[in-house]
Amino acid sequence: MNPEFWQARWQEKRIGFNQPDVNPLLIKYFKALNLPIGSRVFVPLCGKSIDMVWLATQGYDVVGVELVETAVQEFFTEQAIPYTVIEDANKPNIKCYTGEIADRSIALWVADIFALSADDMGHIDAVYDRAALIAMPPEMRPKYSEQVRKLSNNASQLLLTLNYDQNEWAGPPFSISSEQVQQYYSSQYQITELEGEPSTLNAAPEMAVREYVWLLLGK
Ligand SMILES: C[S@@+](CC[C@H](N)C(=O)[O-])C[C@H]1O[C@@H](n2cnc3c(N)ncnc32)[C@H](O)[C@@H]1O
Repeated sequence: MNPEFWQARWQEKRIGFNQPDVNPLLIKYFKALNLPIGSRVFVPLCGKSIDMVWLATQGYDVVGVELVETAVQEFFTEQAIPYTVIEDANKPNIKCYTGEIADRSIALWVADIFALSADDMGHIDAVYDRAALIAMPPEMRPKYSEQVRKLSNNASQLLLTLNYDQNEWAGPPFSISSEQVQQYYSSQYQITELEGEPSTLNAAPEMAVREYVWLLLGK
């Protein structure tokens, strides 16, 4: 998926991936990461996910990355969070929107995730990946997973994936097998499947889909 694909999706408001309510699997399983209050959580390909508000109200600082600036602007506007925009003349292709809620900071980079460095991100304690790895086509996933590991210094992850017959639906979101999760992350993480339950895809409601929750603990 190229940047134009996602720009068009946001511009045309074809954002069925955006959930009105906090993801129940985040609420159910985030504690598995065993994070102290005040930890910093990285949300790659964050969109305007309300899950970030939940993370902040639970006591965590949030760092997100999103390609499309209007998505980030909509996040702060819809959540009524005042924000400032930080730009650096030396890095014209990235900028950071920052605000506060419940005394925790939410910093959202407007950037291609591949344009960011670990220095830009600062210290990360954990990663919450919902609809991010599965938004990447197969050929980009090895590079994406490596970049998430680099940006977070192999921080532990809560990862949500979908599994369905890729012949029945082109994606995104793409189907990911447990073997692929192992392929992307087993060198650096101990991987545990926390849940695998029947689910549905808004765009293809009749299709058999399972949603998986993975705990990736840094080795
Ligand atoms: C499927 S959506 C998921 C958004 C969010 N995680 C959620 O749960 O609602 C994927 C998002 O990633 C963004 N995106 C796609 N490629 C990206 C990239 N290379 N760098 C940063 N963001 C990207 C898209 O604009 C889109 O908002």
